Amino acid sequence: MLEHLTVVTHPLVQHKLTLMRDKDASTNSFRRLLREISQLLAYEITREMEMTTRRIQTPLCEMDAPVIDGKKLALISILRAGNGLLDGVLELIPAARVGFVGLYRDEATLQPVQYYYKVPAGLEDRLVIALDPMLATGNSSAAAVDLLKKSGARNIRFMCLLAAPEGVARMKEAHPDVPIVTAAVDERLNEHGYIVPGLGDAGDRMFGTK
Ligand SMILES: O=P(O)(O)OC[C@H]1O[C@H](OP(=O)(O)OP(=O)(O)O)[C@H](O)[C@@H]1O
Ligand SMILES: O=c1cc[nH]c(=O)[nH]1
Ligand SMILES: [Mg+2]
Repeated sequence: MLEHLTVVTHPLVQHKLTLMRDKDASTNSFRRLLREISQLLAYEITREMEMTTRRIQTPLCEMDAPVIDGKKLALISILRAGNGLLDGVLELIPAARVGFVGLYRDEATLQPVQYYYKVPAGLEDRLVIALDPMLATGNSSAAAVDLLKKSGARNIRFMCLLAAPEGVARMKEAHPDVPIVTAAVDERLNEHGYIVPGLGDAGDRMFGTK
């Protein structure tokens, strides 16, 4: 069983995260690093994925070999920044189903505003992994998980790159059944709700919008 919070302390993840935090990292390298880290986090978050076997023929003999059924996985990107995690995970598990929750955070109230929602059918029978690089106040992720539960999802995990203690606590209170996998938990939020030391606005850095 995954704990409520898993921090992936592997040196490869930590090194790449440091490169991303640097304010001088280019848009191109920010995006590439996020994609690389997403695959390392995916390794951790899918650790207990269900497996079956398939009868195959090796050059020497027949065997029942373990396989996963990618179709049983639903990857849900919380727009926009979630797409930075989606690409890498989808590359690892190309058969996964994909959904999108469009949310942006109102800068004054720090409350999420929903503008899009489209998820695969049959969420109740899938492992659902919600993706968003930033867990700050936790308002966006808690709202996204609310929506996924309303759509029937029962087995949900949340993958992020960086979390604030406040966001982890908010998720634990709102959704204690949703394990979080992250590369780091930073010190705190600042007065604008940004993670400190953090890496700034993930969406803007990824898409070059600021
Ligand atoms: O935990 P919270 O306090 O809710 O903050 C985290 C949210 O803020 C960012 O999205 P943003 O609103 O900047 O939208 P974007 O992905 O379009 O940039 C981030 O990607 C999360 O969705
Ligand atoms: O630090 C933060 C907080 C919310 N969203 C971001 O992109 N960065
Ligand atoms: Mg943003």
